[in-house]
Parts: sequence; C-alpha cells; structure tokens
Amino acid sequence: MNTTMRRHMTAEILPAGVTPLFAGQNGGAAPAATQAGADAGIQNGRNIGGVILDLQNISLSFGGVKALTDISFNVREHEIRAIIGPNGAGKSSMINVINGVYHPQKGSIVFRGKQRAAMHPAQIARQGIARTFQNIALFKGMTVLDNIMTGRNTKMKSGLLANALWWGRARNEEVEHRRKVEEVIDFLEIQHIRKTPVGRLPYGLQKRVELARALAAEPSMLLLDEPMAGMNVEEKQDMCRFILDVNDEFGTTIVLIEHDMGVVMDISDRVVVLDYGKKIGDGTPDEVMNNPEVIKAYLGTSH
Ligand SMILES: Nc1ncnc2c1ncn2[C@@H]1O[C@H](COP(=O)(O)OP(=O)(O)OP(=O)(O)O)[C@@H](O)[C@H]1O
Repeated sequence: MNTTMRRHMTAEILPAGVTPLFAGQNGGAAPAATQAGADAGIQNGRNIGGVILDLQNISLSFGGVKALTDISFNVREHEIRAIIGPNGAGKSSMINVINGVYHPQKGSIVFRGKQRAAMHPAQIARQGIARTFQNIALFKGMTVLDNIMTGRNTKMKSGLLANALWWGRARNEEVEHRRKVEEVIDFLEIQHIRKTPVGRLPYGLQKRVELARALAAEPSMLLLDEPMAGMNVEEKQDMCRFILDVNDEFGTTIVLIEHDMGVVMDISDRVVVLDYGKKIGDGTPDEVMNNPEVIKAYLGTSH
C-alpha cells in the first residue's frame, strides 16, 4: 500500500465513540494543502487532478422538506472527498443526486466537462460512477461470487439469447467478466468466502463484498455511503486500508459519507460539511476542523 505520504492511518483509528471530535485525532497528520493551493497537481505528495465533477447551486426538496439548499462543491480526479454533517444534513440526498436517484429542482451538474441532463442511475453507472449503500444492498441468498458478478451488468454487451446459449461473444465476455471479478476478489482478500452465501457472512465482510461489487464495474468514481457504519475497530481499519488501496492502485476518485470523524480526517483530501441541507464548510481536514461554524454544528448534536 502506497500510503506513506498520506495521513498515517489504520493503527490510530479509534472507535467512533472514543474519537475526540475535533481534538487533533490525527496525532500530527502531515499538513494538508490549503484551499487556495488546492489546484490540480501534486498536493501533499498526492497527485490530484482537475475538477471532474462540478455541482453548482443544487437545491432539492421533498414536498415542504428542503433536503439541499443552494449547494456548490466540486470533486477532483483521484481525490478522496468526504461529505460530512449531522443526521438529516442532506449527505445521502447529495450522493443520490450525484448518481441520478434524485433529480434536483435547481442547479447544474457537470461531469467530465459535460453538463448533465436528468439521467437514470444506470446511465450514470455506464459513465463510470459506482456506489455502495448505507444499508447493505446485496442478494443475501446468493454467493459472494454471484453478487460481485452482478456488478458487471453495465459492462455486458451480448444479447439475451447469446448469453442464454453461452455462444461466441457471450462466452468470451463471460470469461473476461470472471477474470475481472476474480481480480477484485483477490484485491479485497475475500477468496476464502467466494462460494459463501452473503447472508451468512458477518456484517463487516458483507460491507467488503458490497465494495467488491462496486469495484467490479471498474468505476472511475466511487460513491461510498457510510462504508464503516456498524463496524468494529478492526473492520474499520481493514475498510480504510482497502479504500486507500483502491484510490492509490486504481486511481479511483472517491466520494465518501462517513460519521467517524477519525476516519474522515485521516483519509480525506478535502471535506464538504452540510448542516440542515446547507453547506457550512469546505476545505482540507485541517481547515474544516478549525471552522467555527462546523464545530458549532457538531457540538450541538450527538455526533
Ligand atoms: N425520499 C425522501 N422523502 C422525503 N424526505 C426525504 C427523503 N430523503 C431524504 N429526505 C429528508 O431530507 C433531509 C436530508 O436527509 P438525508 O437522508 O439526505 O440526510 P443525511 O445527512 O444523509 O442523514 P443521515 O446521516 O441520518 O443518513 C431529511 O430531512 C430527510 O428526512
């Protein structure tokens, strides 16, 4: 794992309840790039690229409930971008806007230089954006291997008949899909459970299988909705290591919602903070940790 230049992590991650909120939990993490210096290029030893996703003035309401109000932020190629905020702040809504589950009433979304029209999640997945869910969304009766294979759906090209008869191109495709899936299984160190039905696995491993399914789609951008929720310290350490490895080795851009501040501050390049559907902070972990509005929002909640 090429994380030497990054925040020193895993061993220092404390259980969520133990982590002091904004009390220097990084134990002296390397100084991060400032917002002003956050242009494309080498930052803090990290090869961060230009903006690939630009959200401008996004507003989303459900009837009278304003989930998001006039939110703007961007995501740069190869970075780990966290979205944080207290319960009900609008984090999941934001992820759902990015992957097309929700269509905002106002605002614009530009992905890789192209203004995005209202699109279905499947179309967005084909553009290279994959996600995992807050509540695990796997087929519990199916094996790990079969679940991960479903992540290849967007890559399947041959028709239904050819697939059913396992003919020519369908056969070659299947071999290629299996090869990719086995690669992901090796990468996430889940060979030993490949034939196990997902429902029989402990929670932490199910979360890892969900990550595997998202990776099987070979995304250029990965949206992770609370990947460590409900995990013990060891499981969190493993998940952090895998997220950093995916980012380092595949160059995958990662947008992450996470409640554990120790994790967020350790692994993120930049953090956007929401509260009651509004943006109250945006910057490096250090900048956000020292933002009085952010501190106030957090001190006023149970997080
Ligand atoms: N489908 C929906 N219908 C109606 N209201 C919704 C819907 N989805 C979200 N909301 C509301 O929008 C607001 C933001 O919710 P959201 O789930 O995005 O917050 P969150 O920051 O992800 O919260 P949590 O940390 O608890 O998951 C809340 O008031 C929520 O009740």
